[in-house]
Amino acid sequence: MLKAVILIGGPQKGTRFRPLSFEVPKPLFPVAGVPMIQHHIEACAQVPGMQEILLIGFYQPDEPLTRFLEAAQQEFNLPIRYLQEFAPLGTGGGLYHFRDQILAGSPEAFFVLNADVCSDFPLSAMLDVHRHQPHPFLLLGTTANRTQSLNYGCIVENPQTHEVLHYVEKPSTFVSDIINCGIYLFSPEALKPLRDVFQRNQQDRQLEDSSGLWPGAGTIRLEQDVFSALAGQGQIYVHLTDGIWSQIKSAGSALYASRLYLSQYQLTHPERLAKHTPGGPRIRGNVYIHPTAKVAPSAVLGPNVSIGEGVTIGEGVRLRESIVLHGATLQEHTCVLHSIVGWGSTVGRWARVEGTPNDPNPNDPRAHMDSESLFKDGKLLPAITILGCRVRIPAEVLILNSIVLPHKELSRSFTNQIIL
Ligand SMILES: Nc1nc2c(ncn2[C@@H]2O[C@H](COP(=O)(O)OP(=O)(O)O[C@H]3O[C@H](CO)[C@@H](O)[C@H](O)[C@@H]3O)[C@@H](O)[C@H]2O)c(=O)[nH]1
Repeated sequence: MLKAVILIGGPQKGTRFRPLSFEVPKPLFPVAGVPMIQHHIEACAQVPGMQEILLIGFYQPDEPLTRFLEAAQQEFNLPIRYLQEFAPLGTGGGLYHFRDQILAGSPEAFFVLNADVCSDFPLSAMLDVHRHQPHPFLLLGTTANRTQSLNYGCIVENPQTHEVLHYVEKPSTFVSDIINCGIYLFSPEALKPLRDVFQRNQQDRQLEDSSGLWPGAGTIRLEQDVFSALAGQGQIYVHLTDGIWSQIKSAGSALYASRLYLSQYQLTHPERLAKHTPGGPRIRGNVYIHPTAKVAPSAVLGPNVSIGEGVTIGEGVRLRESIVLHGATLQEHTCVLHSIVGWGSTVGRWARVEGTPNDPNPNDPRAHMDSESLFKDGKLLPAITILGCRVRIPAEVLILNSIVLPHKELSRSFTNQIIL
């Protein structure tokens, strides 16, 4: 039997995702109509022999998380539990701390997935590799261009055996164009090196405690403490994929991930894609519309649009490359492009809300989304427009390349601004 662990982090994480992470924990932010980690859960639930999915993080178990877990357990008919770390334990500390829960029932192996990645999750292929030649650690890798590889864990492999010979987390100079996707398959033996790191850290902590620099008892960084340390010792292997993969760090990357998942729905969930129906709105390309949303027939939607629960879209609205969240209203003839409209926000008639996409270079097959800082040389970089929750945009204004914080009532047009 198999298990899966999803590392969901906690409230101090996901800062580049503000103001959207003020309302729901980032792992529950809807991407292509469903919470970000539901894509992970769906992929895990499809692997034959999957017995349990554990979410490990340091969020307080609040109502949205509890409700999500209950709904997911019912939908996938699997135990899905949340295990809360007493403090941020890093990417490996939680795995070690909850080792008894992970190993309960003696799984042959367990998947470990970063919550903030979008992927087609080739889990069955990874399992085949593992069963063919079991090793403690199997990492999913993909390629990146030289510049962008520096933002990820970089892997040097033996091209014949796919053994990881060298691993450097976010190097400062080029190491390899193979990057770590944050998707792993571990055998139960993988917990032994984690124990060694834990014990070594405890000893070092006793020696160095007086410095006050110690990051915290139980913290283990999977990447530096384990992968870098064990590379070249026949324990870590990489499985390369050329399927879809992207990180979800910023709001802009959530929009990009939404596009990737919507295109994947053609194969995996065609029922989630809106179809043109007589008397219904005009649909262009891939569009998700929650069944409770009210969309006027003269609206034109798509491509790459996702419309949440209880949203109202008025007559003549044009909506493209955008996410409209739960309970928002787009009044008649609004135009919303490359934007995220927050929960319960209202965009007045004939207003235009527009952002600038920052998509990967389409001419470079190894390019990924850049999720860098919002600013360069003290200036706000053009990016998608984000309206926080319950924002009110008046009629006939333009909001361009701006971030509007929650509960703001605007009275005029804004361009290239963060509106606090
Ligand atoms: N439970 C728990 N989860 C955590 C913690 N810290 C981070 N996480 C979770 O672990 C994942 C990785 O988070 P980061 O520490 O922010 O790392 P990163 O910059 O995303 O880089 C990692 O992912 C890249 C792929 O997306 C990799 O390329 C890179 O090597 C590394 O593994 C995220 O899903 C995050 O929520 C923690 O203390 N506890």
